[in-house]
Amino acid sequence: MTDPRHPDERLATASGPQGPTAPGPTPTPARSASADAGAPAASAGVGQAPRRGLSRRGMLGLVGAGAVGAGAGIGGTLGVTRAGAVEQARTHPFSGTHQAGITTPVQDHLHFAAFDMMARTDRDDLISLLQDWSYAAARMVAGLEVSVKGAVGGSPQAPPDDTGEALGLPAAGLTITFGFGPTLFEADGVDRYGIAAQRPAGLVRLPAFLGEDLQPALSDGDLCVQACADDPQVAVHAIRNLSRIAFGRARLRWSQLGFGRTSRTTADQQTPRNLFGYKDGTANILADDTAALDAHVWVGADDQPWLRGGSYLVARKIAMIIESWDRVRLEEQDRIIGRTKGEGAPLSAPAGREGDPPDFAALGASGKPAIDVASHVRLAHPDQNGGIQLLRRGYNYVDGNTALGKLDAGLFFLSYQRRPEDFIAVQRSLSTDAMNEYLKHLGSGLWAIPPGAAQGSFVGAPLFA
Ligand SMILES: C=CC1=C(C)c2cc3[nH]c(cc4nc(cc5[nH]c(cc1n2)c(C)c5CCC(=O)O)C(CCC(=O)O)=C4C)c(C)c3C=C
Ligand SMILES: [Fe+2]
Repeated sequence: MTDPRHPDERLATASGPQGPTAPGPTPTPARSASADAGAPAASAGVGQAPRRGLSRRGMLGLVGAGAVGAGAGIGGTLGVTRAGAVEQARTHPFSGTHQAGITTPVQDHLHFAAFDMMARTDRDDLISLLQDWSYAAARMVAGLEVSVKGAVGGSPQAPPDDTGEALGLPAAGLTITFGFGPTLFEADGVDRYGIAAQRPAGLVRLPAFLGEDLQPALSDGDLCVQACADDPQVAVHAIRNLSRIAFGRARLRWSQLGFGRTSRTTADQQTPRNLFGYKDGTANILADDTAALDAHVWVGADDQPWLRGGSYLVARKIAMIIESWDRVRLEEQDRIIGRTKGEGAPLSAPAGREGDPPDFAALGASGKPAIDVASHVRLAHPDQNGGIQLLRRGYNYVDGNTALGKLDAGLFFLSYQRRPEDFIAVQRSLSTDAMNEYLKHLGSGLWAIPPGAAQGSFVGAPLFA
């Protein structure tokens, strides 16, 4: 059954050590009057009809928190910090037409997590989880704790609602993006949440690709959460607290930390470099290219109505054999990528600039194509793939080292596209990529990314309408 209590009350019990049946803490005043002083009154939602599945009190709490982000806006400079002081901090609102974290200027750090729903959970459990996650996410992206009582404002006799490691830190551009995997809609032929009929036709496990060595422990998941921030502690705090809130309803399946974004979504962001040392994100779709976003990223009228304005997210954990790569001659590295290492210029004009368009017909001194037929850039380019473009948002990762004394490193590839088939087509085109000798795909997942939550509602609500 849907829990009618305010998310703050549900949080306090669901995340406690005794689980959902534990008694709630004694009501206490808000964590800090000054910390929440920046939140507009809940009257921001007056006039909006409560949506099915979201309690009136829950809606009011969500509106209050969500409106904080909306007030500051993208690129806003006024962030309300957990310490209660007003500081310079970038905030991105949780609610909106699209979820934040897709076209948002790519932040420096990632904590990505996949969750599985727990056995014996039902539709109401899923709805209440999405409500509680939305409530907490709307607060966290605004630089607030997960609940009003937070880390230190609750009963001393109960575990704190918020884990506390982000106290005093600004929002750091935090975005939290939620997704629904194929198994959420139907697993082993069981429609546990009554949503099987709403599963988009393309939302199925990705097919097998050449040269992958996928590990179930690094793949798939009923739900995914992408937390990106300019402070790693803020991103980790978000996943940790959402995981805690999910107690009794969903369990962490796998997670991945990422650093050093390998992409850009705005022209004024410098193109970063991946662990092969090359500029990555040069030819990415940018946030102001609305025509390309509509054509390639946002789900349109040809898909499930509840997903319109959303997208599909592909995650691939790709190990990079960097010790072997580091022994390759520079000229050969350039040939494999199809661009120069220094400037990032296409090899059709190696003395040119990063932004120069690649000319795949140009011939080199030897009479062969200047951009090799097996180069990554040629095989991934829209010209080779029927015009397909992906919005890439990946991160570097280093997970320590292997038993052989090599860095366990690679690229946590993330791409958003309006059709899963688009990723599949590009990945198939990369089957002859010269770079494959230095890569191993270890993890994989596909999730439908619902549109942004409406003010006063929760992420994915139209799926349950
Ligand atoms: C299936 C999609 C892709 C995977 C997987 C992928 C892995 C991967 N890429 C690099 C490094 C670079 N990729 C670059 C460009 C590029 N890559 C893809 C797709 C996938 N990459 C696309 C669609 C493009 C753009 C092609 C174009 O339009 O020109 C580049 C060049 C710079 C840039 O444009 O970003 C680099 C470098 C690695 C290291 C990697 C796996 C570990
Ligand atoms: Fe690439």
